[in-house]
Amino acid sequence: MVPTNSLDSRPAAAGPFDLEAYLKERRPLVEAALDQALALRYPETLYESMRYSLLAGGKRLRPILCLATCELAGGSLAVAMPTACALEMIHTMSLIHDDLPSMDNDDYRRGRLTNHKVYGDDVAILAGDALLTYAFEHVATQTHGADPVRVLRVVAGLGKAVGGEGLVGGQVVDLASEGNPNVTLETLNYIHNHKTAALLEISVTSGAILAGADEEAIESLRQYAQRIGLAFQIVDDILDITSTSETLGKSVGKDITAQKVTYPSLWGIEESRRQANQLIEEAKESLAGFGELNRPLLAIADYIVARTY
Ligand code: DMA
Ligand SMILES: C=C(C)CCOP(=O)(O)OP(=O)(O)O
Repeated sequence: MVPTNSLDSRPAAAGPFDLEAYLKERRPLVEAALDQALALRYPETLYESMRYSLLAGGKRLRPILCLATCELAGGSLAVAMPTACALEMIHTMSLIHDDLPSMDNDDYRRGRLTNHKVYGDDVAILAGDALLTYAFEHVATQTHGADPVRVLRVVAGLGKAVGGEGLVGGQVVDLASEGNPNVTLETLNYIHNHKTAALLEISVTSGAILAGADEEAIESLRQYAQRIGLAFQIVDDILDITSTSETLGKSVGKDITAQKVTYPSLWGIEESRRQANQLIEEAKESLAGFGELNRPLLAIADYIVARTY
């Protein structure tokens, strides 16, 4: 399997891949594009609130994955950047809404007060709405140099990943399962595949779609994304038990307080870690057909289980 516009004629890279240097280069690119994409304007309170959460830091994993797969398939960073920004806008919306008193009721996120603590519930809800809708506008109006059919496919994929068949569906089942000790592994998998893995899946596939990757390559990336997506949430649940609020920048111990069934509550921490590691190995196997170009994605997969925040 060879990605369209293959760059396989490049010399093979030597030595281990330096993910730290790669993230250090990519994060500021994303930060600058986000800052530029969302200028402060009237009504200032709304835009301040949107920018407060959007520019609050975070790992920027979703945009970085999108940029990586665009490059993997022979596309430029510029083609994928509007979609990369849109992914972060959508993710930020989900965090703002997830933290609301009627949802998880959290006071801290990304090391600072949550959006509603600063701007009030009303503005926080509206800032989430505006980030979500602007994300689609941004992709549709700012993506240049890609076949419009591909852009349309990305827009449709984003909609599916966020709506009732994706993130929102997962959040609803998650909230409904709070306090229910009989939640099954099947339901838990549904929750995590929808609330977390669906957005990671379109983060990974969208860059490749924009670059014109063939269907076989897109399918391999989809499998990679589903596996890292589930592993990501297992690790999130472990960190909620083992880490500190200073390190995570958000409150910890929430799952136990909310009496949520999680992978660690079902399997214990060690077994959950083992399952996450196994998913990561399987995710990496999905990339076998890409040759040396898969190095950033392999390193990001390892980072997902090794991360401390
Ligand atoms: C957050 O899930 C998921 C979305 C879609 C915002 P969570 O409540 O387990 O995560 P966190 O620990 O970051 O609140
Ligand atoms: C989907 C989940 C578990 C919410 C947190 O996502 P991240 O851990 O990617 O949050 P940031 O780094 O973007 O703040």
